[in-house]
Amino acid sequence: MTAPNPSPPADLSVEQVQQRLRQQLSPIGDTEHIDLRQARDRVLAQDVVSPISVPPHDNSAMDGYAFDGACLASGGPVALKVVGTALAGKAWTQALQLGECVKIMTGAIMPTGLDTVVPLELTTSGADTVQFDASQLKTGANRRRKGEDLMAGQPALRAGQRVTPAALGLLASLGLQTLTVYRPLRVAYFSTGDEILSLGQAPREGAVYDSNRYTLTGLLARMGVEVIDMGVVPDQPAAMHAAFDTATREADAIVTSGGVSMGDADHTRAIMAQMGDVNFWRVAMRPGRPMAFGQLRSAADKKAWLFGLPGNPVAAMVTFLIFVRPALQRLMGYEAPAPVLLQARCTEPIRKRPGRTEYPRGIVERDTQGQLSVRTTGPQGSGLLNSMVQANGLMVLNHEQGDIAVGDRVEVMLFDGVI
Ligand SMILES: Nc1nc2c(c(=O)[nH]1)N[C@H]1C(S)=C(S)[C@@H](COP(=O)(O)OP(=O)(O)OC[C@H]3O[C@@H](n4cnc5c(N)ncnc54)[C@H](O)[C@@H]3O)O[C@H]1N2
Ligand code: MOO
Repeated sequence: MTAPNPSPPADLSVEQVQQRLRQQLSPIGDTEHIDLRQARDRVLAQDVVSPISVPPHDNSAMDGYAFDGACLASGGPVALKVVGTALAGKAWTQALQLGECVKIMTGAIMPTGLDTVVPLELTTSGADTVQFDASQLKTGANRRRKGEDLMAGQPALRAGQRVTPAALGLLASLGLQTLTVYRPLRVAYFSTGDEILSLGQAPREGAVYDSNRYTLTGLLARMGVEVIDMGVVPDQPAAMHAAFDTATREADAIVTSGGVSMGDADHTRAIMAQMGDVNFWRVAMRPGRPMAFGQLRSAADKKAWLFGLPGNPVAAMVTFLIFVRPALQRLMGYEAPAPVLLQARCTEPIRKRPGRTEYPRGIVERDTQGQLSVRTTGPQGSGLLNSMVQANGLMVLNHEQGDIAVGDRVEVMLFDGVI
């Protein structure tokens, strides 16, 4: 008697998986009020409305002389009497007569009634006069307006934005010392597999060192999440159960590698399924076909999202980038902009089967004509980490795409500091 081996469920497309993740996940919601100095890379949990106008006054954009732009009407030579100096932080407050001007420094408040600044280098000076040619200027030149950057009461930043260095500067310019952000996301990671060696262990036949621990915790740390690194957990039901229970109690999300395909030693699948509501997906993509996603429940009824990534090192990284990173960003409350894909000319033929999305690792360069070109990093097996190390981006060969010929345009997603 023979019986057919179990057939796996149909493959989902990359877009279907992305859509399911978006539907199921929402921000963790817990917030905290923190000092601006601790806020870099955190995610704003509230809109920020500008309490003041920036700049707070009309001020000079140049070192020079401030005067009433009406003097430019002649269009020819202008001579003005210099009656005083306005410094940044020390305004000139006295009234001026027709034909008078004030020497002014960059950032100094524009004296009342004056609207134009002639830069020092366009002038010649007498004892207490200054001359310049009116044709070189227009009324209002070199004056920065009050509220030009932000008016009091205007929205400055939105909830869901990340506090970048530019945003930190903007918040500081508004005089804000504290802000409300989402608390850091806690993500537990462990590798599974009896053949996985930790660093420091002696090599043995059939065993490989745990590289996924380093690639995945590295990617997680770069996202600004709090990583709970749980190392390697062997393929033994009791150990797996204990590890998942600890991770579920301590973390908002769990990322694992290995044990999600159909192998005999894949206890991970059974334990994942036992401990919660977990789906095993086969995704129409290469690398990275098998993946688990769902929610686990600890003995104490605490819940955590689970992302079970394939063990093959490149598959683990690519599935992280395509699915897990955006999913965690969503949990963090971060409304991340969609990645900007570049178009580049492929300099080599690539075999591509329609019906799945493929992500060859690419080297993107500007050629001698200034055009972007891309080539693969060589052999593309999903165990070849070297293909990731050499690359500066992933080609994105979409679901329907067939073979690529030399010169065809392909889309590329640059790593851009993510990896
Ligand atoms: N009958 C089928 N077999 C396989 C399928 C399938 O659809 N049907 N899918 C293949 C694909 S694609 C992948 S990817 C792998 C994923 O399998 P698992 O997630 O169960 O991973 P393992 O079997 O545990 O390991 C696969 C491979 O990766 C190495 N590995 C695992 N963990 C690490 C680590 N932490 N650091 C470095 N290397 C690691 C492991 O030694 C194996 O070589 O399944 C295919 N099979
Ligand atoms: O996910 Mo697997 O590594 O594509 O071969």
